[in-house]
Amino acid sequence: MQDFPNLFLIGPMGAGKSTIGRLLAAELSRDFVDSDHEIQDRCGADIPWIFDVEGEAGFREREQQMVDELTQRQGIVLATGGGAVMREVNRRALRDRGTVIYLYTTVEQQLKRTAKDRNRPLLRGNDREEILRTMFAKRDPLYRATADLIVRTDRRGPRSVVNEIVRRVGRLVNPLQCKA
Ligand SMILES: Nc1ncnc2c1ncn2[C@@H]1O[C@H](COP(=O)(O)OP(=O)(O)OP(=O)(O)O)[C@@H](O)[C@H]1O
Ligand SMILES: O=C(O)C1=C[C@@H](O)[C@@H](O)[C@H](O)C1
Ligand SMILES: [Mg+2]
Repeated sequence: MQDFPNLFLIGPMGAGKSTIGRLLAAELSRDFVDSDHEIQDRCGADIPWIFDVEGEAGFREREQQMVDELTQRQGIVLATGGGAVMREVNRRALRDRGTVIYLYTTVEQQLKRTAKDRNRPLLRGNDREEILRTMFAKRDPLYRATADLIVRTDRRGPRSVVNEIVRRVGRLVNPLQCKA
């Protein structure tokens, strides 16, 4: 797995970017970085608090700086925030600096996977399903346009997703699967 490029995970809230990113990095003996966690660590504040103090606009500025910085590292697995693809500059940085993997899931799965977690300020409204559907309609085309690979994460566990990613990225890097 020496030739693996940077792997950048994109996709909506609850797709499994953080969960799968950590497992994938361990599998490939790579460093794992999570943009949301990095922003929280540097601010000493959780994401809802950052949204409360600086608004979504403030968070997006921090996210843009973080994407620019982290995508310049080498040999990492990066979990991005669900909204990172909304800025063209982020999409370009991701595309230019690594292999981008869209972790696709359904709104039904997102609803289940985000039900108990209060760390997602954009899901504070009453109708979480409507919010997620509206986001999906806007963002799914952007995830698709940015990604080199699309991998489904609904109806299967994280380990199976990781195995598929390793196999498919291996083929991208070395299409004939020849030994070095
Ligand atoms: N393939 C999967 N099958 C079942 N549950 C999963 C799967 N992937 C992730 N989960 C669960 O879904 C929840 C959300 O996953 P995770 O935090 O990794 O999503 P995320 O894409 O990083 O979301 P966000 O954009 O909000 O950071 C977690 O509780 C995780 O254990
Ligand atoms: O989908 C989004 O816009 C977000 C997803 C999370 O990863 C965080 O980046 C934040 O809660 C915003
Ligand atoms: Mg995450």
